[in-house]
Amino acid sequence: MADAPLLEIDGLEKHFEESSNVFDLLMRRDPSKIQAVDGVSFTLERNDSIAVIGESGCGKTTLLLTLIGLHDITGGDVVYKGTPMSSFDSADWKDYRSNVQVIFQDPFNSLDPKMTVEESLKEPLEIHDVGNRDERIRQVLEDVELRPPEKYLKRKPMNLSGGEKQRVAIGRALVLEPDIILADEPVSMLDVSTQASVLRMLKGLIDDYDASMIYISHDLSTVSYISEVVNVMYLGRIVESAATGQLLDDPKHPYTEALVSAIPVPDPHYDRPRTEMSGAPRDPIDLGEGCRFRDRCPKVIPPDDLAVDQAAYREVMAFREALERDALPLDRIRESLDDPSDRDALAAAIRNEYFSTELSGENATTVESALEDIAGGDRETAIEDLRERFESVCEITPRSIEAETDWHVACHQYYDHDRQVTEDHAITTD
Ligand SMILES: Nc1ncnc2c1ncn2[C@@H]1O[C@H](COP(=O)(O)OP(=O)(O)OP(=O)(O)O)[C@@H](O)[C@H]1O
Repeated sequence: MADAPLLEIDGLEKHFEESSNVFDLLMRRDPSKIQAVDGVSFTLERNDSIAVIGESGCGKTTLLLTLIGLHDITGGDVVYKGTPMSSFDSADWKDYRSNVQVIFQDPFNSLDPKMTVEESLKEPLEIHDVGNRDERIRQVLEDVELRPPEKYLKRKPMNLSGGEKQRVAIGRALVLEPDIILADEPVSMLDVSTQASVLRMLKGLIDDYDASMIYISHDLSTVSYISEVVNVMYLGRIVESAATGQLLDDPKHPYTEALVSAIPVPDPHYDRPRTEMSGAPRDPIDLGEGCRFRDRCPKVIPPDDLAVDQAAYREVMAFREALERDALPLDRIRESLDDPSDRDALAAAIRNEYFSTELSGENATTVESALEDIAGGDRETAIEDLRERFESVCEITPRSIEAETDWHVACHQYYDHDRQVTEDHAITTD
């Protein structure tokens, strides 16, 4: 289709099934779902450079491998120039594979050590039956600033520096003049001194080749070199999406705020306030309803009528989260006790593990009673009582809100708690 976007990622989902263990089989339970990519949507137009940023394990690599067809899609679709991947025939796949190229993180593994630079660059041209190969190879070497090309043609990867290897890998991705480059942490293995120059070169080449790019990285500090738009990903979902400058200047989602505040500031006299995140992301297994950042979020929203300190409330939320997932390490805690049958000691040890702040009044009473229930083996009552007192609006999945054109954030801070639209913001569909 002539006016269809170049690439539409539409509610893309890649769930893995965790292989069943004996317990699952005995209980006839379905295997757990690893929700590596869970409803990701964005559109890439020609000449766009869009970044996907997030911590390790948020699903970036799975997203990339799904986009190149190495993982089957389990939900949603990827639509290339109007044709959904789910209906690609073999000619569509051939066209897609020549037009969507990847630059991987590790230039040491992405080049065949037995091939010369010339052979590495010639291979894609041969596979896709492109003519004028020698001329194309020389031009690409010039473009990736390996000059003069003759100096590099017969070299093997072992005779190239890390930066030179990555330039060859970039050349290999560009040699077919693709529409789209998917770059997975393309400079993270390079010396800091070469990172910026390789990134600037890559950005220039994307423009010269009239291509578009999806740039995947854990490092928000490099994106301003390379992408006009950033998608921030957390546990399989995009939590915020905005123009790069806007997102770095005025992050809205508490997770984005924490990532931005962790970017080193070059001025030793300026101490930027940091938004602290506690803990690490959980495994993306059977994640269920709600904002996935809520157990680490410094701004998790308490019920309207609850008087509680924010740090204490976050601890309660992290504790409830682990309890509801049946992830409290009770066996380990019990084993650490002098008398493993001592319920009071068990309740105290759980409290020590999960709570560093003091709760007071009815909040403290509810938590103490839940700890006693857990120590006595009554997990369900503990879950119910804690939920009744502490349940947060953040346990409802936040939809994406658009406040200004092309700025989306999935966070309840931008809604009324009863899910009404706040004054200035219009709710968009996911
Ligand atoms: N083939 C697979 N089978 C089962 N689980 C998988 C598979 N591949 C990835 N996962 C899980 O999916 C989640 C997302 O992994 P992924 O590698 O996509 O994250 P990432 O953001 O790229 O992390 P990193 O930067 O560390 O590579 C992780 O919990 C991972 O364990």
